Order: sequence, then structure tokens, then C-alpha cells
Amino acid sequence: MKKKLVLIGNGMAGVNCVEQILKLAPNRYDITIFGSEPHPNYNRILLSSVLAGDADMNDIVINSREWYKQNNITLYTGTTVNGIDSSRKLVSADNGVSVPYDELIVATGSLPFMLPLPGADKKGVIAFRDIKDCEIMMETAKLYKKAVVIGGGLLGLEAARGLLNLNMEVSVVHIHKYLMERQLDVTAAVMLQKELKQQGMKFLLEKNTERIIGIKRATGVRFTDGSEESADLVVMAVGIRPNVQLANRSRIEINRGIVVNDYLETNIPHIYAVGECAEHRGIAYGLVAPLYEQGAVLAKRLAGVDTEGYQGSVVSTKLKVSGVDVFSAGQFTDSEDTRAVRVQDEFDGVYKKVVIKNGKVAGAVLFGDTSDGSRLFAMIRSGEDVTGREKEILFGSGGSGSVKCGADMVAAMKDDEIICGCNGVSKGAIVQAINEKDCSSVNDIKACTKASASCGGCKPLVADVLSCVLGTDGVKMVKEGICGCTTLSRDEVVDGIRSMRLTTSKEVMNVMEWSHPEGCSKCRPALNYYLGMVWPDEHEDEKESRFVNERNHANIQKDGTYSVVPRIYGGVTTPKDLKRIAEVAEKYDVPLVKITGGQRIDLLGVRKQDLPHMWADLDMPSGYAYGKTLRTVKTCVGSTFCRFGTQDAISMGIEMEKRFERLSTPAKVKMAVSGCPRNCAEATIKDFGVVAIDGGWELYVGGNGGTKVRACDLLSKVKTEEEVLEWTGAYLQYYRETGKYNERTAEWLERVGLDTIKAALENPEDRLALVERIEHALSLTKDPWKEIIETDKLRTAFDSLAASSAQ
Ligand SMILES: Cc1cc2nc3c(=O)[nH]c(=O)nc-3n(C[C@H](O)[C@H](O)[C@H](O)COP(=O)(O)OP(=O)(O)OC[C@H]3O[C@@H](n4cnc5c(N)ncnc54)[C@H](O)[C@@H]3O)c2cc1C
Ligand SMILES: NC(=O)c1ccc[n+]([C@@H]2O[C@H](COP(=O)([O-])OP(=O)(O)OC[C@H]3O[C@@H](n4cnc5c(N)ncnc54)[C@H](O)[C@@H]3O)[C@@H](O)[C@H]2O)c1
Ligand code: SF4
Ligand code: FES
Repeated sequence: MKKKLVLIGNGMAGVNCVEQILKLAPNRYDITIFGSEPHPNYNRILLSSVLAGDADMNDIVINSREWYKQNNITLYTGTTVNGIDSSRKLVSADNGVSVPYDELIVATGSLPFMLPLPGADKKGVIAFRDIKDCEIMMETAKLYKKAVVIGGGLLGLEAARGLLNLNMEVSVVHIHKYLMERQLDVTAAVMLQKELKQQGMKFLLEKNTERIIGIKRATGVRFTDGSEESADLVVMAVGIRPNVQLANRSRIEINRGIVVNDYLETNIPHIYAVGECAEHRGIAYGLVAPLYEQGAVLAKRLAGVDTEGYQGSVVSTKLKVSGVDVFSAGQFTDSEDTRAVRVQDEFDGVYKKVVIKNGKVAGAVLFGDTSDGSRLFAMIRSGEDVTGREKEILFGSGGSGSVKCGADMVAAMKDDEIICGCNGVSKGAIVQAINEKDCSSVNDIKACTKASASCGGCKPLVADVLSCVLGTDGVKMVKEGICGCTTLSRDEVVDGIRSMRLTTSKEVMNVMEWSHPEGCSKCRPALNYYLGMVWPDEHEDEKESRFVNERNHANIQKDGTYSVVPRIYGGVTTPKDLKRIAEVAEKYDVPLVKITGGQRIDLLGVRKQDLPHMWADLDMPSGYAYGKTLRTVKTCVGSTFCRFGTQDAISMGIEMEKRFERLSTPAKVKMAVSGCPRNCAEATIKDFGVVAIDGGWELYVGGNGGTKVRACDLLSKVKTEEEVLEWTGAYLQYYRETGKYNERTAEWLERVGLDTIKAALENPEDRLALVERIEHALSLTKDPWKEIIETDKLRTAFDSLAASSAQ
């Protein structure tokens, strides 16, 4: 005779636990499930995607009614259990049904916290928790225009993004001084706010809502400072509370949630709690990964399989807003016993912070590039000692091999370790899908196991498991769009721009059916570049799409001041120029004057409002130390003074810099010229390096210093200076025409292959055609500092842009 198992709560945690029990002990229980919602079990996480228009209600069903039938589960939907009689081991529901149990799982989840404000009961005030809320928002957006979301946490921002996609105007009201304070530090939060502001969200920070205004329907909110914001819809996303009402009525011990031990047992025998309603060692979790871990332990317990018990979870989160990559895990704040490694790249809008405590990775915050998220999270969970390797963890091993990454790291993982927290998919399950179901791409794995189907944060780790099992050659590459707004690749976008003669980003987004009409921080600057490259004459630079440094023509520093680097061609200056730089530095109280690695002079600590005056006083061209363009051409002294020199490296370098400065390229470009193979100018780690040899020059390409060091490949050997310039121009133009935006030449070369590049340049006719195109593009460039100083309209626009970018 089978024992009777009853589950109260047809949500993600409870049903996942039942799924595990069915796998471990398929014939042990007669199962009955009660759920208040009228639907079969669905993926609550994906409600944000449904609201944003990225998924359909049908896509989010986890188990259809058929599944319950196939597993002989009696399912009561739209039915709320309102009593548990633990002495008679019986539950009773609001439809009059009473069901006996031998074992009872309570998985009643959470309730959204509704601020107890006057007017909170008005029409148009809702939470965002279930399908019903989602449907209300979608219907409201058809009739009304203005939404206020109270709460700038994960849920509030995902709701706000969804409502923007439904063409509502959205204001996010947040009580704290920066967004997502429970997941982010202030730097990442400010970057996030900036990006979301560009996407069209309005923010009201440090605002405490006092009441909802309106007669029957909400017409706005009033704050304690007396100000008001109008709204036809008010969404409260200010946190959740474990749903413990039923347990409370049934003598089950509760604190914040239902108190459970390591085996998810409550104080009453044969009654267990799992999911958001449960409180384990004082913590009630609000994310699915820990709930699935709890469910796995409870399933083993109920299936009679040995388990060490649940030990608590470290959590990671990823904001599901298209075009914004935000990841946070573990302890991300600084304290006395922690130290952090940080990088911030204002050009690409990337911020990474890894917190180290007692020699271990304790937490991380990533913004703009979250590809390291799974790797860092795995390190936090494993607790491995990283003493002495802290920087490698942030920058990658760079070939030293002491920090495991990618396929090596997943190879070391145990089969039961979870790869996809959102869907509770272990490494073993993915390996099984690869071996038994012929899965060979991330998409195949998604279809077979659901791994990567929710927040998508585990995609890199799933790809690593694939590489680990199949080798890199066996993994099918799945086409990825240039950003979350489109599924089109770089080549498809550029082809479309050419074939349909699209000349503005707006046109591209419309015609190519971007999912977000205003784009995101990834696609806006990329489109601006592609359009300028394809249509140098027609396209008008969209300055608002550029990053702050490119808009201000100077590098913003961590204290908000700027750095100014004038052009010093080939690193050669004159006493007159040096005097002028010194006078300017004194006049503007420049706190630091520094010689850069690129052989020029950096004036650091300049106030934004001084920039145009300083440019005028310097009367030198911009050094473009801030742009995706040619930065410097480093030279050695060459044959002019050096006794080893075989060629005039200085003149060659100056000529190259003068010829190619101001050119817009996919990413920054650095060049160098050495006067003999001793290579004092380090030309073989540059994007383009020229090394003089007896009777000619060697041309090197695709090198890189910085975090990922790469030595150049030899492209060609040439005899004359004219040939050097011709090959440089042709190479740069080929890179401009085929590179992905933000892709340095080193990555580009590895992607397209040296042979392809050689083949594209070896025929003199092809080379000259490329040179002709680059010369045309160069003929249209102007020095930005001079242009701004001399044009009133631009000067005014600069002042206002500079003012807004500093906010
Ligand atoms: C919009 C949104 C996006 C989210 N995104 C993410 C994300 O990206 N990543 C992440 O990890 N987490 C995310 N979460 C949180 C995640 O969805 C929850 O942690 C998870 O759903 C909790 O599962 P649960 O089973 O404990 O509770 P629930 O899924 O809430 O299930 C509980 C169920 O029990 C039912 N119930 C309650 N009382 C009774 C009763 N007396 N009788 C019968 N039925 C009852 C409820 O109606 C509900 O259906 C998101 C949540 C929302 C709302
Ligand atoms: N991507 C994800 O992982 C994801 C997405 C959505 C929801 N969730 C989960 O769903 C649950 C609910 O999310 P949430 O964002 O509501 O919870 P939360 O507790 O993480 O955030 C609530 C936010 O509201 C703010 N707040 C509180 N009172 C306020 C007030 N009076 N006015 C303005 N702001 C106020 C808080 O400062 C906080 O930042 C959480 O457990 C969350 O982890 C996760
Ligand atoms: S690279 Fe050769 S020419 Fe240039 S400084 Fe060094 S030794 Fe002299
Ligand atoms: S971790 Fe979110 S989809 Fe895998």
C-alpha cells in the first residue's frame, strides 16, 4: 500500500521537490497537490520576460496538466488549503475537500509586501507576483499611459522594464539613495541607473511614499516631502514576506518563515516546509536556486535516501533586463576583514569587483560584462583558497594556469553540483543530455534540460560543460544577436544597413524590428559606429550614443575630474610645446602631470568646465586618449640617433600618426615603429607594429598588451615607406569593415584568421581599394577640440552634454 503525500502550494519549490521524489522513489507515494492559483505549475521567474514581451504565457508552463495525470498526481488548482489537522493527519481546502496524509509538504511561497498606505486599496494599485498581476499590467497598458513602480530592487526594475516595453511612461520610486542596494555597491548601481535612464526609465530616489492619491482609481502617489508623481498604475515591488498564515493557524512553529531544520522538518512530525515560506537557520530565501537545493534534500529524505541535510546557500542574482548585464553574488560589500579587487572601464561601461575574505572569494559584483559570473559563483561556493592569485581571478589566468577557468573548472565539478540555479539542473544532468540525447549546443541543452532557460546567467557554464565533454570542435556555435534587443548578428546588421540604405540608428531599430525601440547601451554605440563606417558621408554622428568620455573628449577620472592628453606625434615634442603645456598646467591648477606609456603628456584632474578653455590654450590637436580610434604611434629613436637603427623610425611613426589619427575604429588602436629588430618601441605587442630590417620593414598585426597579452603575427615584409603606409591603411580599413564594435584587433584576428586577412590584402588592387575607402573616411574627420572651440552651437551643446553626463 502506497503512503499518502500531500503538497500544499503548486509553485516552483514544492513541485520541483515532488519531481525529485518521483525520480528517486517513483512508486512510494500517492500524491495530491493543492494550488490556490488556477494554473498548473509555471515558472514565476519568467513572468518578467512575459511582461517584457520576450516570452509567451505558454512558454512558462513547467508541468502541464498532462504531466500530473501521467504521474497519477491528484491536482486541485484554484483551491486553497485552509486547515491542517496534524492530530488526524488531514488537510481541508476551501472547496470542501479533505485529504488525509502520511507526509505533508507545505510550500506556500511568499506574499508580496504591500505598503500599508492610505489609498493602497484603490483600483490600479497592484503587486507583481503572479500571472494575474502580469495580465492586469498588460491590460492596463492598453488603456493608460503612466506607471509608478515603488521599489528599485530586482522585481521593481524588471517590472519597470516590462511596462516600458508596453509603451507606458515609468517612474521608479526608491527609498534608498541608490538602486538594488541589496545586490549592488554604489558604483554598479550608478552605472545601472544611467543605463536604465537612457532606456527611458525615470527615477525618484530617496523618496518615501506617504499615500496613494485618486478617488476610486489611483491617479498618483504623494511623498513625505510633499511632492507628488502622477500615475494610472502603481506597482508595489518592495519585497516579500513568507506566506505563513496557514502554518500559523496549525500550531506549526513560525518565526519570519516556517522554522525548519536541516532536513526541512517542522516542529510537527511528518510536516515539512520548503521554498520561500521556509526559514532555515534564520534565513528565508527569495530566489529559486536555494529552494531547489532545499527540495533536493527533502526529496531524498522522503524517498528514504541518505542525505547530509541542507546546509544553507550562497546566492547569486542576475537582473533580467535586456541590454543590461548585472550580476551579484555572496558578500559584495566591503568590511574590515575583506579586501576587494576592482576594475572599472568607463569606455565600455564595465565594472567588476571581487571581494576576498580569509583568502577566499566571498562575493562579486559585475556590471556590463557578466560572463565571469558563473565562474566566480562556483569559486564562492567551492571556497577554494586563492591567496596570491586574487588578481588572476578578476582578470582571468592569462595562461598562467593557476586559476581554473572554463572547461577546466567544470571538469573539476562533481556531477551533482548545480550548473543552472534557476532550473535546478546539475552538471550530471547536462552531461547525460550530451551523451544520451546528442545535445551539442547551449540551445539543445536548454530544450532537453531547461538549463539556461530562465535568467540565462548560466549560459557560459553550460557552454563550458559542452566543451568539456565534446571538446571545443564538437560544440555547435549558436548565433547570438549583437545585444538583447535583436537576434541579428553583427554581419546581418551591417548587411542590412548597406542593402536597405539605413542611415540612422532609429531606422535600423525600426526596420530590423528591435525588441526595444530605443536600444540599449550595447547596441546604440555599435550601430553608431557601423553606420558611420558604412555611410561616412551620410551618417551624422549620434553623440548621445557614445560613452561619456567620447562625448566629453576627455577621460573621466574616479573623482569626476577629467584627463587631457594632447597629440604628440610619434612621441616627439618641442621646447615650445612643452612650455605651453607647462603654462596651461599651471594656469588650470592641474594636480598631476604624467608621462604616459604612449609617449605623451597627460594632464590629470581637470575640471569639466575648464576643458574647452584648456583645449584653446593648448592649441594642440586632441590626442584621442578616450576614443575608439588610433591612440598613439610609439617610436624609438631609430636611425636618426641610434647606432643600431636601420631606418628612420621617428619619421615613419609621425607620418603614420598624422595619416590615420581621428579615424573611427571598432576599438582603440595602438601602433608602434621600431628602428631595428631590437624593437625598443615594443612594436610586436601593438595592434599594428612596424619593425625596420635591413632594406625594408616587417609589418606585425594583432598584438595586445594589457590583461590579455598577445604577441603579433607577421603580416608582410615591405621595402618602402609608401608600402608601409599603404599596408597600414588597407589593414585598418579591413578591420573597420569586418570587426565587431568593441573588438580589439587581437580578438578580431583570432576570429577571422590571419590567412583571411592576408588574402584580403595581398592583391594590390584590393589593397588600393581599401586604401581609397579609408582615405575618404579620413578626409571627413575633424579635430573635435578645435571644432568645439570654434563652433558656437557645438560649444553650447558640449557644455550642456558635459553637464548632463556628470549627473
Ligand atoms: C516576477 C518575478 C521574477 C522573479 N525572477 C526571479 C529570478 O530571476 N531568479 C530567481 O531566482 N527568482 C526569481 N523570482 C523569485 C522566484 O520566483 C521565487 O523564489 C519562487 O517562485 C518561489 O517558489 P515557491 O514555490 O517557494 O513559491 P511560489 O512559486 O510562490 O509558490 C507558492 C504557491 O503556493 C500557493 N499557495 C499559497 N498558499 C496556499 C494554500 N493555502 N493552499 C494552496 N496553495 C497555496 C500560491 O498561490 C503559489 O502558487 C522572481 C519572482 C517574481 C515574482
Ligand atoms: N532577477 C531576479 O533574480 C529576481 C527578479 C525579480 C524578483 N526576484 C525576487 O523576488 C523577490 C521580490 O523582489 P523585490 O525586488 O520586491 O524585493 P527586494 O527586497 O529585493 O527589493 C525591494 C526593494 O524595495 C525597496 N523599498 C522598500 N521599501 C520601499 C518604499 N517604501 N519605497 C520605495 N522603495 C522601497 C528596498 O530598498 C529594496 O531595494 C525577491 O526575493 C527577489 O530576489 C528576483
Ligand atoms: S629599436 Fe633598434 S633602432 Fe630603435 S632604439 Fe632600439 S636599438 Fe635603436
Ligand atoms: S541560472 Fe538562471 S537560467 Fe540558469
